[in-house]
Amino acid sequence: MTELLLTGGRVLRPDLTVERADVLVSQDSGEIVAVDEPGALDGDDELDAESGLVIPGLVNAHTHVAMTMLRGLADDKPLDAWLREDVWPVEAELTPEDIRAGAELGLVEMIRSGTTALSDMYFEVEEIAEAVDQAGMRAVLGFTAVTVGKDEEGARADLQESLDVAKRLDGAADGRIKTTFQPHSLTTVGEGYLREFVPEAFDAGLSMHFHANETRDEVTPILDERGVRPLAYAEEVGLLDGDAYVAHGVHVDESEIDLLAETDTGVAHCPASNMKLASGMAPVQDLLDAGVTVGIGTDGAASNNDLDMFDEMRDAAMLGKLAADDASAVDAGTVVEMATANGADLLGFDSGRIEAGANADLAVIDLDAPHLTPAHDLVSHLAYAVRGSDVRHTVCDGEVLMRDRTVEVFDEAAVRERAAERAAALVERAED
Ligand SMILES: N[C@@H](CCSC[C@H]1O[C@@H](n2cnc3c(=O)[nH]cnc32)[C@H](O)[C@@H]1O)C(=O)O
Ligand SMILES: [Zn+2]
Repeated sequence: MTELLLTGGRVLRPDLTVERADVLVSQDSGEIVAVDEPGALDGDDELDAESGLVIPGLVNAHTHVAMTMLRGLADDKPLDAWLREDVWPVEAELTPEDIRAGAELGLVEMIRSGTTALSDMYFEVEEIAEAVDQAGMRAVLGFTAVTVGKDEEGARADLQESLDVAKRLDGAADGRIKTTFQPHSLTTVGEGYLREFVPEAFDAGLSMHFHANETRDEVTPILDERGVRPLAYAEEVGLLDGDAYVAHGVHVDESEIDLLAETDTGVAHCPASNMKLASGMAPVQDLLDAGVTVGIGTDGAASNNDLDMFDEMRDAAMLGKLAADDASAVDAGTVVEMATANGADLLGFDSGRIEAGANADLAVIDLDAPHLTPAHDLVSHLAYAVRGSDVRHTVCDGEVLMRDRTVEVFDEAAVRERAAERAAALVERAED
């Protein structure tokens, strides 16, 4: 099988117009070969896009995919208490096998809701990489270093591991996996460690990804201690020197928005997590107006509680309007771009647009549904009305990951069962 034809549907083009067209993709190169009028192209195999809309596969710009294991375990708390009292004690009990099971579960959930690429922060990254390889998806992975509560040796080992993993796994899964150097956040990694290891990561040419300005409690201590805003501090220690994107960026002032724009530092906006943990409202329209590249992420399943990027687009649009006090802010087309082209840009993949030469990362939405009728504006539907369960097929790198809602790359029932069993045992261990 070398060429696959998505036929009979409508196609979302990079300028956000929709036209009736067929899409031909190469399974050898993993790229889109051509987009042409219905019937003009031939393939060796076909995917039926009749009464469907072909869109770029969605890009989840910030998640902790294995945290599906903690879904619904601890809700209704603010970030700091949630991490320290609930999440970290349970995460301390996670085995590599648990992380593999949680990652597979999360990837199946993503495939079923049209996501083809993710940016992940976690540990036991080899397990996550193997799951991504099997899933046939694209990912930016990394080992997240935390130094609070660790002695000097443990702290240094964490940062060294983050460097080593980023070097080791870059280019894995035939280039579908890239990596980032990942200090967890500006308050959970000590200054001395940042000053030592960040330049090393920069010299090694690594991209960087970290949590920043997520809650007010992360801003105040830095301001009090150093007299500068967190992102000014991040710049001082070299975190904005190279190719970097931060998760959240909720509590950023004008000077920090300018700094992000000047240093070409992107933001992975996580609206559901920000609402659920009551972290605050990111000034997304201001960031976009300043020229900052903003993608959308679900964050982990324990603070969302699902990995459905359609939900996330809707949340981003709604919260962006509230934050700007302006119903025209963060409009439908903008969130669709954030979840596709912008996300791909942050992750460094040539995906997120349906055009010859781009990566063949696609999803087909079934439009035959009451909640998608009538079809005045399909971009509006993508932002406000489509659900993950409306995805009929998912394709990444030219390969079919889900056909007619059957996941082809995993035994879905086995993945669910294994994750449920391991999650139950995990909680029992954590309670002992
Ligand atoms: N827990 C490990 C390494 C951290 S992995 C990345 C961490 O980010 C945590 N995390 C998940 N969501 C958020 C968030 O919104 N903000 C900050 N951290 C988060 C997640 O639970 C996980 O512990 C250690 O202490 O050595
Ligand atoms: Zn996070």
